Amino acid sequence: MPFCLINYRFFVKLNNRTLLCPIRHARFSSLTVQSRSTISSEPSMASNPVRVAAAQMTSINDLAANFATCSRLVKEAVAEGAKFVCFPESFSFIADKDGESVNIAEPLDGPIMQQYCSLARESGIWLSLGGFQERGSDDAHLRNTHVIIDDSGSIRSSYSKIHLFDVDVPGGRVYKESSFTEPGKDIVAVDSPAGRLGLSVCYDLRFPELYQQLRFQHEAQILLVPSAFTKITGQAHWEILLRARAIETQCYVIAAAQAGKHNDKRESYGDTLIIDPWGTVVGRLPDRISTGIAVADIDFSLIDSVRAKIPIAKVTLSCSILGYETDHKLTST
Ligand SMILES: O=C(O)CNC(=O)[C@H](CS)NC(=O)CCC(=O)C(=O)O
Repeated sequence: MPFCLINYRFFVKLNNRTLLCPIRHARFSSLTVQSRSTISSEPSMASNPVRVAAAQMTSINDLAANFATCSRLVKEAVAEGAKFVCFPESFSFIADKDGESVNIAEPLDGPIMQQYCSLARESGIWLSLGGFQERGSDDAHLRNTHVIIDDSGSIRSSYSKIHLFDVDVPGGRVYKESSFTEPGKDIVAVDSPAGRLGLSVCYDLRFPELYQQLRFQHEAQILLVPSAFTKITGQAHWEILLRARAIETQCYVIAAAQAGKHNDKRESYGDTLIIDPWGTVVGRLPDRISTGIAVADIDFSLIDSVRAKIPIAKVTLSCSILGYETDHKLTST
């Protein structure tokens, strides 16, 4: 007798969410579960469009050179009228040799991140810094941390990559990110002038449950996916996965990408994308342009209209009433 097993792992009852939610908000709870009303200066409910930029770059194992590139791209974004600029995973450093990343890892209040805080303050712009090598709990480990800095240079929020890239890429290298990286434990969303941001990093993109939580429990309007995708997997999956996340969550998706050859062993797939909640690509920097920015306007009325016209949030609620938070077996004879 054939049967189909459907596992709705992350659908939780909305009136009972914290009990059933598998990943809690412990570490950054004061930042992540803050309600909008407690941040008085946030214009995230504003109806006027807000311009955002996403940067593409080829980071190398030189902190100063990468900072110079980021500074230049921030200037370009400011000149375009952007209020928020997003950088890819490993913006500040991409190692040449094993162990280099752990050696340069620093705490979030260390000198590297301070430089980027000053850049945000001096430029008067919010920054998403995806995939910073944050010092871990011992000398052998780091955290792959996505940091949000506001236009006064203060760190507003941070999220450490939950899903680590332990993958044998078909026709490519074997990666074992968990050998030097501690996984994050918390799902993080935070308000910004560009709307409510849901944070993630790179390989997280392949785990749609995270984005379902960001949308339906954390009320994200924009999903950030800073990345350093491999050339092989990026060509096959990058745009499709990103557009799927935008459509199924009805959020904007901003995906800043590393591009090009970082060293003899490592090449990333570029194609930085900004995608609207309908799934349309509204900003793109193709793979062949290794360094630059893509720009788009966040239209809050489009988020509202897509959500009103295709009311999937209501369906999620009725699924939860129907008990889809547990495994279901559909049997046929
Ligand atoms: O190690 C660093 O310096 C920065 N980290 C990365 O580049 C990470 C882990 S190795 N890469 C990915 O997650 C690629 C995911 C990907 O390509 C896919 O999901 O297909």
